[in-house]
Amino acid sequence: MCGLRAQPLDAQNNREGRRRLLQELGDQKIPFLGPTDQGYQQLWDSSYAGLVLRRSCSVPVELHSHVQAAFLTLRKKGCLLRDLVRVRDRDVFTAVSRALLGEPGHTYRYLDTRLFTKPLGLGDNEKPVAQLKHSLSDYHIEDKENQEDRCSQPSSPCLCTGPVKFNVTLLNFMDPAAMSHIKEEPYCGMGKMAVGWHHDENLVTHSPVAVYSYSCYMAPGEASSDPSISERSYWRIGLKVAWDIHTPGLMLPLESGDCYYMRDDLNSTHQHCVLAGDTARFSSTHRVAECSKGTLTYIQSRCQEALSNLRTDPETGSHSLLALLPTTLQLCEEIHNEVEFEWLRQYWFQGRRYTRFCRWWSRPMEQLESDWRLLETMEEDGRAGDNRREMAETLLSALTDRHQQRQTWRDRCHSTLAQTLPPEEAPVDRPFWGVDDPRMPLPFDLAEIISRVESLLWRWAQFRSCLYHSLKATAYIVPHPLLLFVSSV
Ligand SMILES: O=C(O)CCC(=O)C(=O)O
Ligand SMILES: [Fe+2]
Repeated sequence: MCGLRAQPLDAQNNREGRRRLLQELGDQKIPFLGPTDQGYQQLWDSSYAGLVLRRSCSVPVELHSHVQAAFLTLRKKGCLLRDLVRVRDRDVFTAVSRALLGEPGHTYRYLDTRLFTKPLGLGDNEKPVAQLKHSLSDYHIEDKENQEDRCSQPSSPCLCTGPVKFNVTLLNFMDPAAMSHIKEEPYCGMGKMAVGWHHDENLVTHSPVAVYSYSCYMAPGEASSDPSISERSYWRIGLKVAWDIHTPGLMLPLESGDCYYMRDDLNSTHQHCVLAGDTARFSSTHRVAECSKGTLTYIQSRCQEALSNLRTDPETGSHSLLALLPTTLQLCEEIHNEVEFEWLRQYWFQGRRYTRFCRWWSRPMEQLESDWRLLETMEEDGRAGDNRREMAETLLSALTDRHQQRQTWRDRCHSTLAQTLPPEEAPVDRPFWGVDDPRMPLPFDLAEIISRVESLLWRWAQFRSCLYHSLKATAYIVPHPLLLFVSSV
């Protein structure tokens, strides 16, 4: 099969690339094969080898019932909500409702949205999901013979690598009957899409994703015995090779209780989508999130790093930087922006929904906000020091970035879509403060400060060049202290 070469993951939003592919495709569709088509297994083996199916009958019956009951309870308690995510600079609601469970203090970032975990294994509803995660971690790749025996028990865990350490579980739910509109799958004509074509983001490179699928109102395996049910009434997974319109896509129907894995580099070389069946459906997707910048411990230690440069005057209580180096200032500014935009605003944008079913994050968020407030107060004296021009430049770039990001979050919080949410779920533009707030030395709106720093830098540049020319004109040859000062500005 002659395909265009797979592009790196970050090309997935490459508009130009997409446009060109669509143009090449014209009115045609990319072909795809399902289980009843000839050549299905060969296609799977040759182009989708990282996809592994584990039938529902290989999962213990009690586990099915506990997990399924837990899903229903989580939904009844209102834990599953549609995310207001960002796709190509626009806000959209996900069609599926979601909840993130996982290691305490972990987060998962997708489509510019940071989800915060509800700790797994603490509450009664999370325990079965933890058991499921455990069961899915111990898997091995069935050989050919086993694959033909559809209900073979999985044997011992893969000894070469040991069990997988999934750290987050993203639960999905959708009831097609409750949706007013469901998009059609555009490239292959596979049917209605619950989740559009994508690569899973924010994963450890080549780590597997394990998915458990539960179609409601069908006992595990039940649907298969009814021949009148057409393939399209099943929930299905669509897969295709990324940036390739020649290799046929693959369509995998799932019975309730089935699990599938995306292994090796399947997620990065291929895209997948979820095609809606007739029933409501839950899926529980277990992942190894790349968390080097995504845990509470990480961001807390970043704040400590910045705050260790802060000196508090014991008499006045005012704050200043200990080391007046441009690199120190830059570090503090970066951390300031990181905690504000990657944590506080991400958290509050999702409204008060977290507190409804999980108080775990309330305290840490208060603490992060008070660290952030200290960083706000640090700015006052940040402009003193020897290397003022460099300091001003560093400050200018951090402030400009902060200003733009604050505007974006403001707009997102006040968008028409955001207004449709009930008060408890509606985005909160936090932190926010008025111009006359005595605790906040810097204003929320940084436009004026930015223009002041800009004009300062401009005047320095003018001054320096004037002085240089006038000094040259008066034929100063030996370095003059003033000249030294100016060149350091
Ligand atoms: O529901 C599924 O089977 C997969 C969902 C999915 O692709 C996702 O959540 O990223
Ligand atoms: Fe996915």
